[in-house]
Amino acid sequence: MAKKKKTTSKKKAPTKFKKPNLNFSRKQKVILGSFLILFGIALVVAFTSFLFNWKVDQSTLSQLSDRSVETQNWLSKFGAGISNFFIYKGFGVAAYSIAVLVTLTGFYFFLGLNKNNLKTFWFWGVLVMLWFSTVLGFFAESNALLGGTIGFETNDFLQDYLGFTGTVLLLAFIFIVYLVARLNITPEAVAKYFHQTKKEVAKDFDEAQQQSTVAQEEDNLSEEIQAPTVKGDSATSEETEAELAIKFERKEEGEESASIQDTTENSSVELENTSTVSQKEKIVIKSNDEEDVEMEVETAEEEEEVEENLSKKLVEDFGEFDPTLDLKNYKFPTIELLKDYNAGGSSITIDQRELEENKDNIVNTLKNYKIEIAQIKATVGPTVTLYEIVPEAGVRISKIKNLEDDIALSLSALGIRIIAPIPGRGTIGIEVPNKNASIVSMRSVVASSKFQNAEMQLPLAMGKTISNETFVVDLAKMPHLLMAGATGQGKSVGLNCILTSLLYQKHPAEVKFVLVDPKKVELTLFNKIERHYLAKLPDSEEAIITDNTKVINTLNSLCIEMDNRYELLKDAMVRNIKEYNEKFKARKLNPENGHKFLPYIVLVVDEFADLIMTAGKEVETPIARLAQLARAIGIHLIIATQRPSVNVITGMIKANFPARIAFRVTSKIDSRTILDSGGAEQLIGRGDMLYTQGNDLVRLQCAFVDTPEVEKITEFIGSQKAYPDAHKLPEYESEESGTGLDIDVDERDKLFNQAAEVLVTAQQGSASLLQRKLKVGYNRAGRLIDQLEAAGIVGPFEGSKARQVLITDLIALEEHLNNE
Ligand SMILES: Nc1ncnc2c1ncn2[C@@H]1O[C@H](COP(=O)(O)OP(=O)(O)OP(=O)(O)O)[C@@H](O)[C@H]1O
Repeated sequence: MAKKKKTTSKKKAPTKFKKPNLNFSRKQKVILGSFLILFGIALVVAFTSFLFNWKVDQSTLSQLSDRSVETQNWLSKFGAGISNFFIYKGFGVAAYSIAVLVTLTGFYFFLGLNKNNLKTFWFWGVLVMLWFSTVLGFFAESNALLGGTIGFETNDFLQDYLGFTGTVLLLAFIFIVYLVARLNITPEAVAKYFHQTKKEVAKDFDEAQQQSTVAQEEDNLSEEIQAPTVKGDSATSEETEAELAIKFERKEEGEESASIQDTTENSSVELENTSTVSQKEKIVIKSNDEEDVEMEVETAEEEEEVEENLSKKLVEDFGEFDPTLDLKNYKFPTIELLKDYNAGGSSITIDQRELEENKDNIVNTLKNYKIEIAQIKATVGPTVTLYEIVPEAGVRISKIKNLEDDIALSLSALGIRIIAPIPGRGTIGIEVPNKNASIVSMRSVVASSKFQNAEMQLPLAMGKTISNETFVVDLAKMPHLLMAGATGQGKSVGLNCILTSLLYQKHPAEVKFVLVDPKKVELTLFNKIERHYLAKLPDSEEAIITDNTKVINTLNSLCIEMDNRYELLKDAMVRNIKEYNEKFKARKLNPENGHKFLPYIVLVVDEFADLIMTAGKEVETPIARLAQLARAIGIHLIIATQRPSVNVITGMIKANFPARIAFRVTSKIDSRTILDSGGAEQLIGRGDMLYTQGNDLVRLQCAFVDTPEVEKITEFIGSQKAYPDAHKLPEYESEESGTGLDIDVDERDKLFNQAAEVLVTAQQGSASLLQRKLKVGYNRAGRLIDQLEAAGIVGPFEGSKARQVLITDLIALEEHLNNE
């Protein structure tokens, strides 16, 4: 990243060098400004004089260099020449526009105003000039001076191609463009103007009426004042005077507030015209008391705007950044690619007899344990039916809970799970599998409105709940997922279901997968979408990682990517990837500073146990780092394993993977390892699963997506235009031999020499041999092997085969170690 910054600043240098030429000092601006103002005035004088004297002067034009020749123009030869150029040969009387623009430019320089507006003035000024001269070109025959040569020629040219009417219509159209684009005159604006004028007229009328009433009252009053004097009633006269004073005061106040309004209106108009000029105004309010206490009201100073908001302007000019633009014709897979397993019928068949039987069974079984039931309710799901029972008053729930196993046994069906009580419901649930489980098709969950309208960052349509509702969760919220279950219970289908969900919702620019598949068969189908959706290391050929040593590099590379992304987030002053991407789309982050749109990265490890067994700490460390830190920057991990033992699902994994899915397992212990509670051993398999995100357990039927369906989807995507290559992860430089192994001689295991002797004697580079001979654990044996590899005693990892031993006998070994 740092490198990148350097190069960009180098590249920028030449453009920076040019710029100062345009930046005049204040003095230079005043000089240039005054010159342009006077030049503009000179043009007006010359043009005006030319209108009267052009015929006389034209004959002298060819001899302008001759000093003795006299011209009639008020600016003499210069005036005649320049006017002839701009008016006769140029734009006719419309050339006054040039004079105005030059003068205006002069004022801009002279007063040091914002030059951005100037470009707009010139653009429209020249357009107006061309338009006028073309219009006046119609009258060129009566007076050649009106439209000038350019006006006449343009008009003539247009008439040749469009005819008279066409030319008039075109000019009318340009006029409308000017009104709308420059003067913002739209039908609505006109209507509003008239509406407002009407209101103002009405207001003025009211005010005038009020004023005349006040004037009349004043007259009446003064008459009244006079009258009592005549009568000699002093008390009344005092009273009336006071009244009068109040009335006058009111009138004064009215005037005063009106004048305040005026000032503010004026100042606001001024502000609009010269948006950068700061404003400060004082309003003095005089009280009408005799002492005349003055109060000064000072309005806050407007801050000076240095330059236009660049990002706003960029968005105005180019619109928001669209990350999908590189593949803008990309088509999302259609729903038809998924099979409809329940075509022609409802997905769930309710067998009344089965329901009755189960109900009787439950009621009788509970009766045997002296538990009376007050109420029972059944909810039929795709795989299991939930019987919710409300026990008679006085029955303790703990009693039912303790009898869980006995009840399950009495009901003698596989997959019974008792939930006592159902959280938040106050009832007891007994889940009994249906005799005929129905398949939850991927099609049905993808088509559900819950999934289609999910306002989530990474929505996953996992399947259906026991009450047959589609269950959609956000992977970004999980933020990492652990999936475990015995073999053949639906794990691979579950993974495909997750990946398919994302393919149906996310554009290739928005999400990238890093797929690790040590079994080499499960995820191969996704090879077809390599250049759309997959991410890989720069030097690797295959995007799907099947070799465990490469996994270590990839995980470390993801750690680098994570660190890089954190740097970007810090630089952008945002807290997470969502805010970052929003800011980037709003063009508030400069790509030249290394900013880019960040896709989510989903790392999927299909057989995590395999990985932990062979690479041990080497994978655990980066996985732990990613799991702890990667949530904010959009890297999410999904790890699946069929061996839910504690040395695979370690404390570290559990602490960082709050979202877990358990498919059927063989023992309660396994269930506890995965979910921290039993239950998964009572599932019935085939995608029946328990999901937790840290608190409640939800029983779900995983959606079923078959291999041919995934194949169709990946083919559909793969056949479309793709990026040139898979998404590149940052390069990871492993230590020396490229394996990232411990090579420091001082850090070698105490058993290193012994281990070397064992392997050289046996001529077999296997970790299990070390385990047996040296009585060490798998991890330590693995580390020893790595150290031996780094020391050049055994060869690299070769998949299922044992490593090659590179030293032939013990003497050669001694020599080798001495030479180190
Ligand atoms: N959601 C589901 N609905 C219906 N049937 C399913 C579902 N999931 C799995 N199955 C059935 O179970 C079989 C085994 O599933 P899957 O291959 O996913 O098991 P697995 O746990 O990945 O096994 P392994 O660990 O050996 O790879 C599938 O071929 C399918 O017949």
